[in-house]
Amino acid sequence: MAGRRVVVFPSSAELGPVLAQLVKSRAEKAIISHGRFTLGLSGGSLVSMLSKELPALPDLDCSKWVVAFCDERLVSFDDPESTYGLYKGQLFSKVNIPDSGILTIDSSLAVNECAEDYTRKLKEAFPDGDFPVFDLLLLGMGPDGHTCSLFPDHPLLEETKKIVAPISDSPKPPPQRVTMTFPVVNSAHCVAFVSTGGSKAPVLKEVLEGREGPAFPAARVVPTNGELFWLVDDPAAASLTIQVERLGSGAKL
Ligand SMILES: O=C(O)[C@H](O)[C@@H](O)[C@H](O)[C@H](O)COP(=O)(O)O
Repeated sequence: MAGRRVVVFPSSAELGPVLAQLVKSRAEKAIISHGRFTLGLSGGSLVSMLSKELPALPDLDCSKWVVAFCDERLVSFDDPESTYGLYKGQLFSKVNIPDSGILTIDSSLAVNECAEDYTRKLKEAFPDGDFPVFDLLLLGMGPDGHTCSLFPDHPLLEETKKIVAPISDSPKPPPQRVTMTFPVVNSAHCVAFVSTGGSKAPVLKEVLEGREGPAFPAARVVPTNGELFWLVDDPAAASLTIQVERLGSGAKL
């Protein structure tokens, strides 16, 4: 790993603009280095944060972006639970990501076929290597320590071969989902978690400061050669005793 940075902001209002700058700077770097920017999105509070902050950036050019979903709920796109549906309504309508650069699941398929179809789309977009190497993955973490749709104590945590896995017993509804696997997550050039609010404080402490026994899924995110950011707010960081960086809204990562 290129090093973990735990960065604490006074609130999500300060965190949001810094996250947007991180996305922009990694996009510019990737486009200079290999002609496109590959980004993996997650649901949760990231949807509204990115939808507010990215379109507000001056001169944001997304014409060379390729966007995929770190996990997705198997519901139709017009269902309020659809992560793609939320981004479509709130973000994709405001920025110039080409339609051909947005890799979505086929929500009409059964969950196993849906995972196979999404795997095929990712392989087409990333023809080299065993696993896609994203320039940036944006992740959230649930209060149980899950990330993507990788839940505590689930057999999927041990998956080593698949790029995308189906899950039909998600403890958090909706039960049917598809998710990127740890080999994909840990192959990325850069992974950034965003975790805010006091409900995250106990689990954040466990994930960042360790505990005996099996690790929380979020603690298994350790990019092999990439950067790892934990962008959190003061309430989420309230129980941490490790050294953290404290930044405000104008900071650049
Ligand atoms: O698929 C889901 O059920 C959610 O997307 C979920 O995984 C979410 O990303 C985390 O619970 C973090 O949520 P917050 O961003 O709201 O903290």
